[in-house]
Amino acid sequence: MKGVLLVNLGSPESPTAKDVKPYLDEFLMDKYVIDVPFLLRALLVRGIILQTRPKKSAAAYAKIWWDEGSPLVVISKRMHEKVQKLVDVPVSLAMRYGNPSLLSGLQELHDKGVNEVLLFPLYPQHAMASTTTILELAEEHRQKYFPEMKFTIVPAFYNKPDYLQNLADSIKGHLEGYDYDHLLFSYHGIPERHIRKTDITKSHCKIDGSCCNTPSPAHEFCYRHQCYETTKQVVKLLGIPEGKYSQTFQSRLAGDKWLTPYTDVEVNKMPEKGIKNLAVVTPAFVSDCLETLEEIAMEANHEFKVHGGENFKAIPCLNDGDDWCKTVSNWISNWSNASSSIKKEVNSEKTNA
Ligand SMILES: C=CC1=C(C)c2cc3[nH]c(cc4nc(cc5[nH]c(cc1n2)c(C)c5CCC(=O)O)C(CCC(=O)O)=C4C)c(C)c3C=C
Ligand SMILES: [Fe+2]
Ligand SMILES: [Fe+2]
Repeated sequence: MKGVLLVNLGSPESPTAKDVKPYLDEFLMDKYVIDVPFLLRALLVRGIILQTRPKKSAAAYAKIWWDEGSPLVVISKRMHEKVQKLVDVPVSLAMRYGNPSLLSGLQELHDKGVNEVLLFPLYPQHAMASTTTILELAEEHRQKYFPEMKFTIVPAFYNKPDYLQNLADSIKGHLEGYDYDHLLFSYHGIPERHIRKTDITKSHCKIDGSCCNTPSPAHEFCYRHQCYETTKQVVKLLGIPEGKYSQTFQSRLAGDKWLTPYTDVEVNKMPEKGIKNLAVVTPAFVSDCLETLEEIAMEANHEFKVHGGENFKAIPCLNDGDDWCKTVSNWISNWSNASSSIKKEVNSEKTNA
């Protein structure tokens, strides 16, 4: 029997330092997130970052927290419920860090008799810190607890026409009546090293002005290429002219060189370039979260105005929007029906024989 596991990033249990600390420990001790040898990672994370960050992060979470819980988890649950109503296979929801855990999601499907799972990381662009870590942990659990399970993986969907159309339609809807000077596409950043590590050609990604526009098999896993491609296709659908939009990367941690240009640096420079009315969209996330609600809608908004900007609009993520839930359901149904129609043919051949 077939079933689906939708997987998002996850959040702490509450916006307190006590709950943020174990969440950040699980997150940042992941070798796909901070990809340095274990001892160095432990020293960095437990010896330095976790000494001060939980308090700071908890305060940021407190600003965006909802009565029902973390926006990311609440929105993912709403989306899950809507998708479940639109498809006829069981769908479970899991978080890579925190709860509901990946193990509980797989267990739930297993208890319903599912042995063929469509693993669906809820990330439009591929990154080892987001997608690979989900697939690796799911595989670990499969080998240990569910050896009879078979996985099919939903790859990064940054170039799927229906996803791009949903994103373009959503941006268009939110920009109605807002006379913006500039639309900024702000993606979650990653260290440049991650791009080199995921380059399957080991030579293509130079992280320069041209590699991401030069066709290469590396692009199947190149986060930077996939971000540029998302932006390119969406502005094409919206008919936004060159110069009226740009792309940046947000949420960097100190230390490494992360993908540039940086969102905060660019946003602060915009007013002096004549951009007074700014719109920001965050297509690395399908659900609003700390990075969109606090870092963009609150912090970047505030800094933009401090630097002379007048109006700032943070465009919400696709969240549990009807069109997006339909798109996800269609992908699921295509997968489950394609296989069942093959089964039907096999069965009818048997009947005929
Ligand atoms: C080395 C650090 C990090 C990498 C690499 C990274 C990649 C990455 N993250 C997301 C999605 C989300 N990240 C979120 C929060 C967040 N991210 C990091 C660090 C890295 N992320 C930290 C320390 C935090 C916690 C918050 C903080 O203390 O600032 C979130 C929000 C979670 C929420 O509960 O709302 C998301 C979503 C992606 C997609 C990605 C790689 C592309
Ligand atoms: Fe992150
Ligand atoms: Fe590239």
